[in-house]
Amino acid sequence: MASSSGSASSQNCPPFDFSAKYYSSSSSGNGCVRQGSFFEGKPLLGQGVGYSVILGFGAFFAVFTSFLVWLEKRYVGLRHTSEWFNTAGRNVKTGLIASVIVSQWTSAATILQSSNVAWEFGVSGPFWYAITMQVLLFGVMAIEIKRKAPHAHTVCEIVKARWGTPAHIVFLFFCFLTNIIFTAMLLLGGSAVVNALTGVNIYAASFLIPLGVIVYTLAGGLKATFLASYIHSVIVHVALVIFVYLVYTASSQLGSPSVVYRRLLEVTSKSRACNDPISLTGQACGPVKGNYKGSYLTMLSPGGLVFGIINIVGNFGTVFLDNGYWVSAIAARPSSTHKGYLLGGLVWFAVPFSLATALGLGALALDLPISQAEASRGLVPPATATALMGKSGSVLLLTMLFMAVTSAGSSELIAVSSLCTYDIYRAYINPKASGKQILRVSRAVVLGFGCFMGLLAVILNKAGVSLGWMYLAMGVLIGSAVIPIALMLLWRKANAIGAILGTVIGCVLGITTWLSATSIEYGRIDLHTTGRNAPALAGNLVSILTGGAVHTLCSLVWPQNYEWDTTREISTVEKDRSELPAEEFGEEKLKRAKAWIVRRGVAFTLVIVVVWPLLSLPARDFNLGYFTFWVVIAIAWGTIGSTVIIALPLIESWGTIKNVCLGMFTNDRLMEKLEEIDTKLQTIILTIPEAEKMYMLEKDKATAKKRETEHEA
Ligand SMILES: NC(N)=O
Repeated sequence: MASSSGSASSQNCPPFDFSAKYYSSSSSGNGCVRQGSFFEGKPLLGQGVGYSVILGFGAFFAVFTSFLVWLEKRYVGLRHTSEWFNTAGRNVKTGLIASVIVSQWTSAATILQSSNVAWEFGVSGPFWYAITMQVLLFGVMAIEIKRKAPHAHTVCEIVKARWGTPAHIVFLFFCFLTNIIFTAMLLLGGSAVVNALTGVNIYAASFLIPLGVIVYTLAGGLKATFLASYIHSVIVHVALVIFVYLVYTASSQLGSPSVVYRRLLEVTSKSRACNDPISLTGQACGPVKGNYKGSYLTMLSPGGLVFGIINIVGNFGTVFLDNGYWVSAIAARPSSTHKGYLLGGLVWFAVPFSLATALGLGALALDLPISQAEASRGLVPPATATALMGKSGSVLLLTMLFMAVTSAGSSELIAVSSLCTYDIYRAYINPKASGKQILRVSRAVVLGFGCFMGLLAVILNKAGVSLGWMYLAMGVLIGSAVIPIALMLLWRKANAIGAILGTVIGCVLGITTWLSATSIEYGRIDLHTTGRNAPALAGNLVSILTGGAVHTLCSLVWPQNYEWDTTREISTVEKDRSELPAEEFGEEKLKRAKAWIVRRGVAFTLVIVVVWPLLSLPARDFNLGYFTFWVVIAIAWGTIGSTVIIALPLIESWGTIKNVCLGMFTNDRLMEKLEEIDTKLQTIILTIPEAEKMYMLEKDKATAKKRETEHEA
């Protein structure tokens, strides 16, 4: 944070012409007073706009997505079984999987906290926020599920099949905790922004935001959330491109990298007076403490790096322990899984990096009087959007945020619903549950968890927990389970007792370290002191490293030497009438896919985590040319990523879209007849197993023949 220097009375008032409106002369006439906060509790938009966004968009998406699912069911002929509700037929293609990964990982924090760290540390903040190695590396897990547990529905089912009930209970707890933390962050960020921009009561916002999501998730299950995610993704990326171009090319207040660069030098000038009341404690003012030469324009930022490490640990947790990512991997077509995760990871990088390089640095370049409390609640991007575009900026940011919150939220609902259904209901209450019963429980949980999270968000808001605090704490709480859950699919020696001990001991030691470090450094333990970077860093590292070390040690001493036989035996509920050719599951093909994602995942991780930061260190504090180059990368990544993620799912699904359009213009009675014939055929196939085998055989033959003809042509 900025240091204090100079005296208020010795300075011109206002200190800069471009931010004059945020300063006034003090009543005594001998000093300059900075506005205490950006929003000052005065929302720019009316409550009507807030409620329209929350309820209107919620209702619209509930109806629209349900309609899309109905169209697909009617004109493409998909059956709504429990398997379909929870796995989307295990046949989702690369573009849609990538879009789902992007929207699943684009949370309130991605949009808000990334700009907060840009505001706090400068250019290094968005970079450290965006390093996307977790999703790239999760691509390896995604392929391993196809190889080692092809019929699983959740990650915990695999834990139970491999390590038994005690480990199952421990990991179920940590997976639920992850979903709760992630959903809480969505609602804390969402409700804070809705409240600041529109004045809607923060508790009402916390409770109402999940409503629309509950409705469309209930109606369509996983496929509905995938379709909604795509639409939400499109809106988020269009808004992202608008904001990035606005800050660096179009805005009359900023409008070019050179203006932003000059302003960032001016606001950190050593001669700037930063004492109260010309700048309040915690507001950005003067040289940045810890950064090289106090500059925002450097990667030599210890604060940025500390945040980066916390971010890496925490997000390994929110990806590897979030059943949502496992569910998406399960839903993916085997030949699409690895490509979807790689593409999703690369496109997602643009969301925090490009957006925060624009809105976070924009807030500094405009010298906005954002207070520490506002930043911690995630209000940096709304402040910049409002300062640059007025009401339309507020509406655009609000819409973007709402899309991110609802699409990530619906995937959390499905993640929790499938855990409760398969890992509690089917595992311990009704092992012989029918498809209908599974579907009923899935839907009840979606409703129950949605309401529970609304209530929890109200409680957290009341307790004063902020998005920023939760973001730093998440890795301490869940980090210890990351390495054990990865080893479950990667290492045959990994044993159950090590997984349990590592996860539990790591968590306890992580929390102890975090609280002790807080107490030693600040002399008291409260929400303010535990939300500082240094103690959080210690807690995060102890948690993840202890979990990994204990598990590895125990497994070396008592190796399990497992061959994934019991995980391969996990069964589906209804008979899986897969549309996929058998070759999709071929071991050789999957091994090649694994080698593909390992090579690329590791290479991209090294480039992003090691090569890029090392190459940027010699630049020390960036000159104008280097900063312009940095901004061009942010703009290009944002533009190309957005284009790909919008266009690819449409291109890939063009056949289905055509079928739906044709169906809509086909005689209704004919459709009803076809549906009746389809139902009869399904009944025959389910009753006579040989009929299905023959059908699959003929289908494979036909596919092979078609390929041969295409090849010859
Ligand atoms: N999902 C995240 N880390 O923004």
